[in-house]
Amino acid sequence: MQVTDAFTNGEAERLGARIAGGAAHAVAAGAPQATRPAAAPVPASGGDVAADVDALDEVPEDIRRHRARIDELDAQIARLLNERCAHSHAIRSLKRREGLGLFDARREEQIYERVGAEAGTEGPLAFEHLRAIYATILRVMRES
Ligand SMILES: O=C(O)C(=O)C[C@]1(C(=O)O)C=C[C@@H](O)C=C1
Repeated sequence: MQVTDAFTNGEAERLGARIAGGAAHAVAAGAPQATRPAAAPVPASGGDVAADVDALDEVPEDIRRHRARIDELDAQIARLLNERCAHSHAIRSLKRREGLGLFDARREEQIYERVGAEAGTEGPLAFEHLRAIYATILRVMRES
C-alpha cells in the first residue's frame, strides 16, 4: 500500500479543507500579511503530556500514519533542497566567472516575499517561521 493511501479520502479532504479554509479566510480578509497565523511557540514537551509517544506500548495508528506521511515529505524536502543547492552552486560559479559577489540581498528579499505569499495562501505555517526556515536555507546555500 502506498503511504499516500494511508489516509482515507475523507481524512485527506478534511486536512485539505482546513488548509483551504484558512486560505479562504485570509483572502476574504483582504490583508494576507495581517491575517497570517501568529507564531505560537509550542514547548518542546508538547505542553502537559506525561511521556513521549514512543514510551507507549503501541504508537496509536493515527500518529503512525501522520509520521509515515512526514517521513515521505521529509524525503521529498531533502531531495528538493539538494536540487535547489545544485542550482544555487551553478549560479555561484557563473557569478564568479562574471566577477560578481555571491550575496544578493535584493534577490533574497524576493525569495522571502515569494515564499511568504505561499504561506499566506496555504498555512498553517506562520510567515515568520517560514522566513526563519528560509533564512537558514539561504545561509546554508551561501556557505555550503
Ligand atoms: O540567485 C542568486 O543570485 C544566487 O546566488 C542564489 C541564492 C539562492 O540560493 O537562492 C544564493 C545566494 C544569494 O544571496 C541569493 C540567492
